[in-house]
Amino acid sequence: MIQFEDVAHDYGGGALFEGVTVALDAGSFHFLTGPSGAGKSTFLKLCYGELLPSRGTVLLNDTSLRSMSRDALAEMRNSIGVVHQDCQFLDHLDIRSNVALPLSATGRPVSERDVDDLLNWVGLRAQAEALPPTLSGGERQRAALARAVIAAPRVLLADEPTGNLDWDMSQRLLSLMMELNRMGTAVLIATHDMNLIRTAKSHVSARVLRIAGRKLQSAGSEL
Ligand SMILES: Nc1ncnc2c1ncn2[C@@H]1O[C@H](COP(=O)(O)OP(=O)(O)OP(=O)(O)O)[C@@H](O)[C@H]1O
Repeated sequence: MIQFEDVAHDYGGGALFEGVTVALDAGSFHFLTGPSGAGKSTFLKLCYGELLPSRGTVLLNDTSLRSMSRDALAEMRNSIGVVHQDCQFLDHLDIRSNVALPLSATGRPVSERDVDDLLNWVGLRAQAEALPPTLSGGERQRAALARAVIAAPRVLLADEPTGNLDWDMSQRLLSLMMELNRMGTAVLIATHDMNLIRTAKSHVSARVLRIAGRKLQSAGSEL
């Protein structure tokens, strides 16, 4: 589904990683770890064409992102749900409307019941009519995950989706992502949270990737 072929990325201060060849297949579950600043967010941005690699090729469904037109890239992004680390919203729209945006902005029907179910699942039913600036950091993360999954994406890319959450809520969001994966969505989660990784690995077959020493490595079974 997403393939990296000999990918390197450099913002100008030296390569963050190089020689990365990896495939994130349909229905797979991956974690991405590594020290702060190693390039995890950068890796995620390369997956959905927010960035193009300095070297090498990123392919989505066998098509190079570099060769895609702007329209094709936008269309492709409709099949990818992204939880960004900074969780931005349209501040003049309430949480319900923000969560429904991936559907409403692309002209797809919005089922209020599905939105309510999802808001319930992430514990935000009471904040459905609230405006984003009034939410806490953890509430924003939960809303961002709800928005990323509302359109049942074929790929979910989540950048530290549980960074601001307590353990119970982290597990709840993990269950949501595992359920989506069971239904066929490829999931990639960048995280520092080893407990989250261990919990997931006891339920799903997840591969752990680590960026270290400018390489992407498969983390060992000690996790
Ligand atoms: N747009 C940019 N321009 C220049 N440098 C950048 C840019 N974005 C990120 N960087 C740098 O690239 C490096 C990797 O950043 P990135 O956010 O990918 O790391 P990360 O592994 O996700 O870190 P963290 O765990 O702290 O979120 C950092 O040193 C960062 O300062």
